[in-house]
Amino acid sequence: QSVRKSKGSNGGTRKIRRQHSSRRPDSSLNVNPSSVEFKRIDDGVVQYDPSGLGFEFKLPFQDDFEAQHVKPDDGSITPDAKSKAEFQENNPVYHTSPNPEATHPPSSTQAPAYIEFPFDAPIVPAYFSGFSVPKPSYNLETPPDNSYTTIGPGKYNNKYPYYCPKVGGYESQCRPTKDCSVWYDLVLITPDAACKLPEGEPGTCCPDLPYNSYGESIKKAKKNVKCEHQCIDIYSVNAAAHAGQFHMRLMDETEKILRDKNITIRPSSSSYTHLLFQTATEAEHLSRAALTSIETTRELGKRFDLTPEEAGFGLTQFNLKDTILSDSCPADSVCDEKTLLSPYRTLDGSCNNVKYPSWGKSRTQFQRALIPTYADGVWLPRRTQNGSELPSPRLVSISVVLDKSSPSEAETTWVMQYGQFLAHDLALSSVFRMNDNSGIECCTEEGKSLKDAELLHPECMPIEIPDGDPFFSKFGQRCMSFVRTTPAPRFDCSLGHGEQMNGITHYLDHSNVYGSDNKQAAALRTYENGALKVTHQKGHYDLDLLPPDNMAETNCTLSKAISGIDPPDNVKCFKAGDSRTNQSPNLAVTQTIFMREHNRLAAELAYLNPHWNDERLYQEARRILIAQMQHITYNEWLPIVIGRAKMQELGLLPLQQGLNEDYSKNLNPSILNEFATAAFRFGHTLIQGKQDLSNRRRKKESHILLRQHFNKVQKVYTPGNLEKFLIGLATQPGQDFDNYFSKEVTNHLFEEEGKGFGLDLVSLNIQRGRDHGLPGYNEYRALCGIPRAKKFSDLLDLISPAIVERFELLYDSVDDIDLYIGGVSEDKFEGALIGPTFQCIVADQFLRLKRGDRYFYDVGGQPGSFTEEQLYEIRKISFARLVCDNSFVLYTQPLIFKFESDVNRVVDCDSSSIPRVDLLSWKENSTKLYKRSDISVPLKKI
Ligand code: HEM
Ligand SMILES: [Ca+2]
Repeated sequence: QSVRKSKGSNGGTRKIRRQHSSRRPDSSLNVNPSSVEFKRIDDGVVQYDPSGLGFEFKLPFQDDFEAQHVKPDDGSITPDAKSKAEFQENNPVYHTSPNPEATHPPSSTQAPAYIEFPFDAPIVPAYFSGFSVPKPSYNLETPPDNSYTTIGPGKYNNKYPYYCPKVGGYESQCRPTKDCSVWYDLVLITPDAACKLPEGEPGTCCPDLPYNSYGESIKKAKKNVKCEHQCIDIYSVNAAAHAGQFHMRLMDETEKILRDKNITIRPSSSSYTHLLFQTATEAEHLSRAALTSIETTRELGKRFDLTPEEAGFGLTQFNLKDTILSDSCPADSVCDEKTLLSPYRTLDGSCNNVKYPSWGKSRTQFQRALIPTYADGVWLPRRTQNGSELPSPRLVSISVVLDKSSPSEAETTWVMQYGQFLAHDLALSSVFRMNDNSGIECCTEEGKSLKDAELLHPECMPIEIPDGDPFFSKFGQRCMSFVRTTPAPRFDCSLGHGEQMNGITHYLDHSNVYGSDNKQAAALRTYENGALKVTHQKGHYDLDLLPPDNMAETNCTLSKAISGIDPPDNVKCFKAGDSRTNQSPNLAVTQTIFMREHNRLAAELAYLNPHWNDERLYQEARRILIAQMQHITYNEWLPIVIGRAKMQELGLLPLQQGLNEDYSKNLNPSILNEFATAAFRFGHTLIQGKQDLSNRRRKKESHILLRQHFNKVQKVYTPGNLEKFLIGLATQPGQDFDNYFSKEVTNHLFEEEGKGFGLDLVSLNIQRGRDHGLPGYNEYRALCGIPRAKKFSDLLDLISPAIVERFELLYDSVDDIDLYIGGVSEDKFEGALIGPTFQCIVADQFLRLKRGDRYFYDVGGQPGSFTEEQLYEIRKISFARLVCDNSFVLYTQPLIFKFESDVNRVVDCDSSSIPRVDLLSWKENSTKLYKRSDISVPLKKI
């Protein structure tokens, strides 16, 4: 790895080698840790400390920036003398101190570049409180004089020939840094890769995006089992269906007894908070119908002594439509012509696929990459290969997972936070509730198992806490409550094994902002000027917050013991499109940014098109917001998570220009059960237990301890805090992907104040996998083309010896290892954030979300397609721009998922280093700003 060693060594600087577990090869890191310098921060001296560890952080080669620019050391490209002289003249060398004060003229004599709250400077973003028409940001008469806007992609350098070195062996050009996100690992190790954009603002040298290959999605496994029992006819099925219905009545009876005996969850307990995020009332009748079908299948299995396979797969030959349960089949989505030809998605995701209109719709089943392994073939959780109990998930958790900090070398906490936000757009597995909507409790109040089997709700799967648990034993806890996920009717409404229900739209469509059906969406709209509802912060110069959730089942205020003040009256839980919005302050902050951006877009569109009505403004703003988020996801976020090579292999790289023709009407976009229940939960290892609040100087001011802020969003209300959270997310290193998890989520998840303990997220994830019938880790290795392990030592190719040893002690067979724990124990795949098995599942899902979405942002030839001009604008978006435009954050690094560095330096939010999306091409009847020839530059193939 060709990382330049830093030449500069000043007084107090000393090299500190970060601790790495032996199984993490340094070669997988973007920056060689041995050449990263840390300087201790002296008390009282304002220093920049993105590590949050009390060290000034310096990337290698920052000191010799000047030397690099004057004397390129890559002999392969020697610019001619003239252009080199021009280059030097036009390129005043930046001072590359990591202290942003140096980048933005500091000094005690000048006015401070950073304004603390309460500020007095007139910093008013285009969108400001309420729905007032924004300050015009366009000159409608003449095209904007912005060379970046008008020259078109692939021509960044035409006006300003800038010397750029080869990056990764390819010719490169100077571009806004967000256009180099895919190449960032190479850019970071290429000397001279920092450059200046035509406007003189910092940019980054990198190559054009490579052509996408067209990788195929995983071939889904199917099982065709013929049920040999000829005697099963429709009469037998109907008889079993009666038994299925009887089971449901029995369950109602049990629930009555439980309520009489007061075995329900206590408000404010951990289980209660867990449940809050999973309200499922609307879906209740669907899941009851699905459970009746499952119980019917089980009953047939018992009556005819079927093998698990015959019951789970063979009985799929019977369709409920032909039985007394025909009413329980959900009606097919009806898509009229207007809906099918609409440029806007439906709110519940239906009618996206013309042939299968229910694909991706909210409250439909997850699909599976592999057929399930329920113990009875139908619904009972997985057991070991030889039919015995699997080890307790908590035992697995305490044996394999460590509470250690391993800060990321390159990524900020935004990678985690954006990931959670995405997860909440894609999957919501709701758990069973009692028929009066109260929560189900699966343990005694003292944390013991419910001895009396009659008192255990049939959909409980409590997690046994081992005797001598290093943490929970201190509190005498032996039982962690766990309620099963509700099922959905199967796509074809057949009998057969259970399928879990996704409560939200499967598409990447901002259902977390807008809701997953018309009713939820309506409750979030003002029906004026296309805007979403807000909480207007009276008396502050602050931007709007999310609207209050007046139906909240709990309150989101902090106790006086924690905040020092009485819970303020104005602090309410927030309401947005997803029920988990209040889960942590940083999640609520993220949701706020997108809500504000919607309203900002709607206001700008109203300015450009005063004749558009509320509906048009809402839908157009929604369409643009979704497109922006999809672009950010595939351009900035996903390349970090699955790596550039995988992106290219599967055809997931964003296009630099033109329209995408990859839409595949036969590809089911639905979320894979394995993705929701295991692979995409990789993000849980990235969670920071202490989340920073940092000021405008990007200096940490304070932090919150996660356990005190689950479902408490009071801090977000304090003026200025939203910005502090945003800057904290952009400066604090994320945690690395590994088997280290913060104890805030392994011991204190949703902790009730004063109790001292909460739930364990790792245990929940493992148990959820068993609940959903996911096969073991080894099956997924095979699915993903990794050799199936025959014995434990075969796992050493991807998993460290220490963990393999633990697995051997925990599990009888290598085939028993749970997917979640196996996946998080893998070494990272080279160039990716996660290990190869999770990478394979996550990549496959994002392929489906792109190629199986008729409304994907860059797809051409569809009613929802943008014009090339509009698409050209959308491609300018970056997450940094969204943060800048929708908060009072004034400075940021353009690639906000990555640390500030020489090629990603902190700039003013006004800087063209963070390009803006110009909405002029959404103005109806506007004079065309672009010539077609401008935007169809042929791409070089590399
Ligand atoms: C503060 C941070 C986070 C907390 C407290 C948290 C907590 C949780 C909890 C309690 C569940 C449900 C567990 C269960 O009962 O099965 C869950 C599910 C999930 N989480 Fe997280 N999570 C966080 C961050 C993330 C991140 C960063 C990602 C991904 C990058 C992620 C992805 C998921 C997914 C995909 C699910 C399953 C969703 C479903 O199907 O219901 N989470 N999380
Ligand atoms: Ca969605």
